[in-house]
Parts: sequence; C-alpha cells; structure tokens
Amino acid sequence: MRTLLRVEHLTKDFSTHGGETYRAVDDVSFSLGFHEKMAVIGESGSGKTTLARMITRLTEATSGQIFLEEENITRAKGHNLRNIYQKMQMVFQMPVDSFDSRRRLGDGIAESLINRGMKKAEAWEEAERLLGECGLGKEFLTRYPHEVSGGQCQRAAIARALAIQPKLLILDEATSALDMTVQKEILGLLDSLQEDRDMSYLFICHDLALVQAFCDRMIVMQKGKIVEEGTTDQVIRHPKHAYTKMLMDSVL
Ligand SMILES: Nc1ncnc2c1ncn2[C@@H]1O[C@H](COP(=O)(O)OP(=O)(O)OP(=O)(O)O)[C@@H](O)[C@H]1O
Repeated sequence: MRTLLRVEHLTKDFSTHGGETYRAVDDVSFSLGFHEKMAVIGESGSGKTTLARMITRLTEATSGQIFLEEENITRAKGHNLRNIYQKMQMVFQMPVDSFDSRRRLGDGIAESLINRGMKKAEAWEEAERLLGECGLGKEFLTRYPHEVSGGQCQRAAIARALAIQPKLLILDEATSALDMTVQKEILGLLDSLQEDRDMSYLFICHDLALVQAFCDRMIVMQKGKIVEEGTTDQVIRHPKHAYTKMLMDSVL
C-alpha cells in the first residue's frame, strides 16, 4: 500500500509550571496508507490529541519527523504550511466551536475557497454543493452555528474540510459529542465520502465499538507510547498488551 502519512519517532515534551518536563507523546512511529482508515485509541491523557496536533502542525514536535506524501513537514511554516493544509484537514470534537459564532456557516465554508482565489458567488455555489454532499440543504448556508444541531454542525464542519479536497482527514473525537444514531450517520457519510473522494482518515476515538465498525487498522496508546498496533479485527479479537485487554474488558 502506498504511504500517505509517515510519522517517525515523534515525541512531545511539555514544560510544567513546576519547571519539569512532561512527555505527552513518546517515540511514536506509524504509517497510514492511501485510502486507509486508521484509529488512534487510548484512555484520556494518553497523548492522542497531542499527536494529532503535531501532525497538523498546531503543536511543534519536540523531536521526530512527519512526512506527508514523502515530504518532510515536521517544521513546515508559512507558504509551505498553507500547501500542506490543502492536503490535510482536521475535524474537531465540538464543531460549534470550530465555526465563528458571528458568521453564517456558508461564510465559514466559502472562506477557504475565496482565499484560494475563487470569486465569492462561485465559492457560495460550491459551499452549497459541499453542504449537499454532506446531507444538508441550501438553507444551512445562511444559518449561524448556534442555529443548527450538533450533528448538522459536524456535517457543515466536514463540508468545510472537504472544500479544499484534502487527501487526509484527521478526526479528533469528531463524533464523540453526538448521540449514537447521529454518530452512525456521520460515519456513514465519511464512508461514502471516502469512496467518492479517495481520502484517508486518522480517526481519534476512545469508543472501541465505533473503531471496530469504522476503521481498517488501529494503534493503541498508553502514556504517550504505542503499545499495540494491527488490523482492527486482529487487535480486538486477540489483544496482546495488558492495557489493550483492559480497554476491551472495560467496554464489554
Ligand atoms: N499544552 C499543554 N501543556 C502541558 N501539558 C499538556 C498540554 N497539552 C496536553 N498536555 C498533557 O499531555 C497529556 C496528553 O494529552 P492529550 O490531550 O494529548 O491526551 P488525549 O489522549 O487526547 O486525551 P483525551 O482523550 O482526554 O482528549 C495529558 O496529560 C495532558 O495534560
């Protein structure tokens, strides 16, 4: 399988107020193929979000390397970073917080298209098409984030991420704030988008049942380290590490 994202020995140290260092991510290496859905699972505080934030360059890595389509993006800045965001986008847990509350959803979605040189009218047309692709009618273009449900807002956030046609979507607990029926709808949407658009997903989650239903492969993190890795079925059927077994037991 062709590699889209490769992470090598990625480490993040945070300075604590006491002047000490806390290692949130510790020597993490993995790769993600084109058209692959990989889960990152682990208990709260195991370093999942920090890992995602380093990959998306929202947090500076202390050491290690990140390659996107074999380009080293570990220290990418400015113009390079803008190019990287054309290939990878992140969807967060609380979609309502990821939109500006004073602007309509259509403004949020059209913005990145306008920034890339599209005329306003054309960008709004494209925003309407993207919302449609994500199951929302054109009336959502003019709604404000607080005027839609959590599930609808997450669909709009996915539409916004799709606007620039990324190859990789990093979904950080993107369905965790939604009820189970809406979670399933969003995963169904992501599945069909993957077929249509040939994307890869890095799916950060702490719900094993969702991971099993949605992902091809998974890595399990504990205290900043990868403790287990494999296909989702392999890991779930035959967990090797004590921590993974405990994780399985806790959801059974
Ligand atoms: N900016 C920061 N400064 C200091 N410590 C931090 C910072 N960000 C995260 N941490 C610490 O790093 C560890 C990993 O946090 P992280 O948010 O990556 O975990 P997580 O696995 O995503 O947890 P959750 O599932 O609760 O979101 C935690 O102990 C956290 O307190």
